Amino acid sequence: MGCTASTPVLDTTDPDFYEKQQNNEVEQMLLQHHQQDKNKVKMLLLGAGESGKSTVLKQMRVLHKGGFPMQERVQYGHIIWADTVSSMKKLIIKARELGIKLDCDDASNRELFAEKQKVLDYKVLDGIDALAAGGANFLRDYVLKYTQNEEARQKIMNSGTRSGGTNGGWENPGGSSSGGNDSEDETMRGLLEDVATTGENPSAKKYTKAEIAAAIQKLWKEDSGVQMCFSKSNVFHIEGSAPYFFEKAHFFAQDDYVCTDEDILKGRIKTVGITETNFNIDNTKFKILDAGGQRSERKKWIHCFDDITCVVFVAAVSEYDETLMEDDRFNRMHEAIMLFDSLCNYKKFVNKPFILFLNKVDLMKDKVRRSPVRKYFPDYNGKTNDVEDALKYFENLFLSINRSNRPIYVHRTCATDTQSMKFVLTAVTDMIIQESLKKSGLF
Ligand SMILES: Nc1nc2c(ncn2[C@@H]2O[C@H](COP(=O)(O)OP(=O)(O)OP(=O)(O)O)[C@@H](O)[C@H]2O)c(=O)[nH]1
Ligand SMILES: [Mg+2]
Repeated sequence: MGCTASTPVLDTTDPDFYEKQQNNEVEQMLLQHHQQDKNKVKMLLLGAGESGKSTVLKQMRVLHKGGFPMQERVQYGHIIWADTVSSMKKLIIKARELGIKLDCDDASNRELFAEKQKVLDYKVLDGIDALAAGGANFLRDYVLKYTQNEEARQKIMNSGTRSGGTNGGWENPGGSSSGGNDSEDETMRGLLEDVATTGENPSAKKYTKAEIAAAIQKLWKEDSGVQMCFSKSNVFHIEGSAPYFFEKAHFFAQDDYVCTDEDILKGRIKTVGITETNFNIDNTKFKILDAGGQRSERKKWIHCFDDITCVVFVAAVSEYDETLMEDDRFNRMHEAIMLFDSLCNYKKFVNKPFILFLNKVDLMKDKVRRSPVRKYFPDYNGKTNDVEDALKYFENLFLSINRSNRPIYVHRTCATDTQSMKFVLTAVTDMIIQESLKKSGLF
């Protein structure tokens, strides 16, 4: 386990005795911290944006830290309410663009027509405490996701790195940070006004959140066009958990609603920068680093690549027919493969355990039935509609990229499912602990 320095014997008659003694104590403490740090497992969660990295970390928190504090449960309540209303507005607007007929657009269907009007007129940001929802980060994310104004979107995207390059844009230290500043806040205010006025009627009657929630549930359950539009959501961007939010809209409408673990696992807050969470698992200290995966975030990755023990790469397999939020000309799976290639063959990682989570298999199961893999990956020769063949194909695609000698450990995951993740995460942490013990010569 490495060597420890011996403490020098001090002369008690020395006039500097106390100072030297203090120095010794500090040196010992630093050495101890260094040793402890060396014995720590440093695990990196990497992958493209929205692949599920933070959801994996949330499961670790459920498993090893007893869940989430009250403040976070309240924060998610606000965020999910904003996502619930905005997702329904988006489905209505996108249905028109895609030429999908909505019952609620038919004025003779008075009830649904009126419910639609309520939802479109409702100002989401008036109904939540934006500060409790996450302040400037929440507002930035909100604008990016929901503004229909392409110019506004571009302004925000341009505050980070747009180009992915050949390695997905991560091996490029420096550049501008996406942290807030005054001029950015000004821009944000302007953009929020753009969003607030999109499709909304300033003379609209004020509705309660409960009324809006009821309208959303009615539109979701009774307007087949809305559901049809959601099934085509691979051609535009919407929260994957939107159906769950719609079903539970009446809960998220309550100002004092405290989110359950499941709500938090289904909710989404984009990671900005790199978060660090410490765990004690079977007497081993784990430091888990969760990095924001969108292109503008990747330039920060390089700063946490030193002294890592292992990498968990999360790829959302269900996204084979979707385009990037950052660049709707680029297929999400191609982006994930390119990133995986550059990371798994990266010189600092070639001797480290590398774990691949093929995530969102639950969504993949639904998707292969309606969206043929071959349309997006022409060399796919498995059976159409067969999830097992599709998963095998993507697994082989990722594994074929590994040019190192070390094996890649693959797990098929549904990161929102606590039961199955408990099993997977226990297997992963056990394996890492064994590897660490072997390396330190203790096993
Ligand atoms: N249905 C389903 N949803 C998932 C799964 N994994 C993650 N999600 C959802 O996908 C969304 C994005 O997940 P995150 O964990 O925030 O993604 P991320 O990789 O951390 O994204 P960035 O922070 O932008 O890099 C969230 O709404 C999650 O609930 C899964 O296996 N199945
Ligand atoms: Mg994240």
